Amino acid sequence: MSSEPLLRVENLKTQFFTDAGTVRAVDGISFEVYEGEIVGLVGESGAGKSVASMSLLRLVERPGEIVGGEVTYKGETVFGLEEGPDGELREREEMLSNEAVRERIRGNEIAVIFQDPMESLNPVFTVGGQLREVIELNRGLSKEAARAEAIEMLREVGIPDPEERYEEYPHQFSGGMRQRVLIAMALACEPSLIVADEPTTALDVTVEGQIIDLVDELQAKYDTSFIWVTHDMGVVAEICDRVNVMYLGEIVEQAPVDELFHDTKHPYTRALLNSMPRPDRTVAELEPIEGVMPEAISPPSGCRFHPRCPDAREVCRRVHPEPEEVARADSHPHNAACLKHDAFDVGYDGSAPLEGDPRTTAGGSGGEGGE
Ligand SMILES: Nc1ncnc2c1ncn2[C@@H]1O[C@H](COP(=O)(O)OP(=O)(O)OP(=O)(O)O)[C@@H](O)[C@H]1O
Ligand code: NI
Repeated sequence: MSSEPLLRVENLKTQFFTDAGTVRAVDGISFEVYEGEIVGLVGESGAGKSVASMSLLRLVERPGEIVGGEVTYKGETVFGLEEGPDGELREREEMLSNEAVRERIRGNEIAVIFQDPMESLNPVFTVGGQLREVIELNRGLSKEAARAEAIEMLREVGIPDPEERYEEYPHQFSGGMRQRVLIAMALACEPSLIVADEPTTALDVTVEGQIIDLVDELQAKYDTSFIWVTHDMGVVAEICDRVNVMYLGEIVEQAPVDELFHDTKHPYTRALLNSMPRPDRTVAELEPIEGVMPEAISPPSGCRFHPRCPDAREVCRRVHPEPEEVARADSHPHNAACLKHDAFDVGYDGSAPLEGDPRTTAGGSGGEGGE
């Protein structure tokens, strides 16, 4: 793994200024994507996964705005603020212009795949024609060469009879087939990074599995990096190399995928894993996560997860944890934002358990040991 990441996100903040107040949708997240990796962004609905992915390409629209942080792609500043002479925040001089982001970055360098292919495909043009146009524009091929390439791409993503299907319209394709077409379109420009926002969520489980296998195969062949947005830990296990777990606009845990599953460091990640269906567990054994995620307009004090956390203590209500390195795995840090770890040293062990939690108030054995 090379030392310089392809994409570096530092302390990114995106807010929506609404009548009801300021929604802190993305509230200071940092992560990296290295060449050839599939990096997961996982969390419940409303965690800020989509807003985070849109922010990377500066696609956030009013009333939303990126209000802080830095996004660097191949060493270029996609977004960056600095303090001006009077202490006001202003865009860095070296920040790419809107045109540069639109022309050079989106599509060519970083492609996006969304959940609903119908939104990205034009219903009045043939599937093949749309794919051909993307190839023509981005690769400077003649119409004929681009057509041949489009048919080849359709074949590659598993569309049967690609010559015939080339002439068909989006509504003649099934959901899974349309998603394959979008993958073909994303790959057609040979981008270094593909941002995929829940691309398999609307599909049934079998088709989802096929698409994930396809992406795995193509990723290995083209060495494309992915940011894979999902709420599904099962999908994360299947496809991701490293994972960022988001809760209420923040990243609460960050680790290589095996490490995240086998040495979980954040109670929210543990809760997500416990709520995940597994072949060795009946539905009755699933543990839904306690409570609902609070509003991003007025997040809880201290650790934002504390009202739902089985390990919460009094200190968690007061101290807000930023992710800290609590372990290392495969030369990557394993970061967690949970005060129970020694790295925080804020008196968690001596702090009183928060009341109302069955595990800490009733019949605690006191011998739980370690974390
Ligand atoms: N246009 C908008 N105006 C106001 N608030 C918004 C807007 N778009 C998103 N938000 C808020 O930003 C927060 C993060 O939303 P986001 O869509 O990123 O969540 P998500 O993790 O992608 O969830 P899901 O799994 O449902 O897609 C939420 O509180 C949401 O209500
Ligand atoms: Ni989303």
